[in-house]
Amino acid sequence: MVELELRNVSYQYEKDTFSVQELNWKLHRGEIHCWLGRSGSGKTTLLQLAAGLKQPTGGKVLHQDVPVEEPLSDIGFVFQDATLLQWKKVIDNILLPIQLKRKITEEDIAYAKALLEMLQIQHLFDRYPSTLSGGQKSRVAIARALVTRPTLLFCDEPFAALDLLTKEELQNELLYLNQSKNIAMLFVTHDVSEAAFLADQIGVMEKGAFIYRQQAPDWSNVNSHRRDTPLFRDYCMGIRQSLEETAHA
Ligand SMILES: Nc1ncnc2c1ncn2[C@@H]1O[C@H](COP(=O)(O)OP(=O)(O)OP(=O)(O)O)[C@@H](O)[C@H]1O
Repeated sequence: MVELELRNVSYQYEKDTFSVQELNWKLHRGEIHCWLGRSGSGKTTLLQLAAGLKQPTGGKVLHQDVPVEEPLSDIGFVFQDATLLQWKKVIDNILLPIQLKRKITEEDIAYAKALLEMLQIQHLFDRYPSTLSGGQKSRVAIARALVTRPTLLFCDEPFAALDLLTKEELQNELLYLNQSKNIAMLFVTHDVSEAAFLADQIGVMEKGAFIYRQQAPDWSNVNSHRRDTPLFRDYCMGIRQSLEETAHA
């Protein structure tokens, strides 16, 4: 099933030379797709178009075959800045997207706690954000994005500010969540190895267009230690070369 489709999508900022021209992309249920590109190549603009936060000037975006005409509400978002409410405890931050829509049930609380457990921060449920590390805040932001059980998650450089090991742990956890809950993810990053590790498909952008698309290799035999394999290093090298060939936007 196609979760999200960009069909001949075009976009132009007013009085700006930057534009997206008749771009096509298909994300299937449960897949992770990563978009890379130099700063200013158009990744965030495209993510905003995909989420219905901007309306294309040409073509259309379809979510589960339905044209997107306003911001999608049944999806999750994770940004680089966790944007947690400082005066609310972790558990209340996680439950916020539900609280904004309706009364919270016992089942919601149990699910939020299950997510905390999957992200290995169950012991932090009654702490305040100011007492958390950057990695812990990112975990809370992921749990908050997933608490409404979306089938689609948008991530805009969510781990950019984290140290390498924390980043890799979170990538492992995101992959586990993707596989166990069959959630499709559109993930924007500057990090080649992050994209190579997570993505089923990669797109490299330059000036609002995809100049390189690559399907991931078959990781089924090397899944648990994929980062240590020559296949992974070669794959990263190919992506990096395609990025090096792009011009500064
Ligand atoms: N509100 C706006 N008005 C006019 N131009 C904009 C606006 N927002 C972004 N742009 C321009 O659109 C282009 C693409 O920006 P965008 O933020 O999508 O790139 P990006 O690849 O996400 O960059 P980064 O990696 O730095 O976040 C840039 O040239 C930028 O200057």
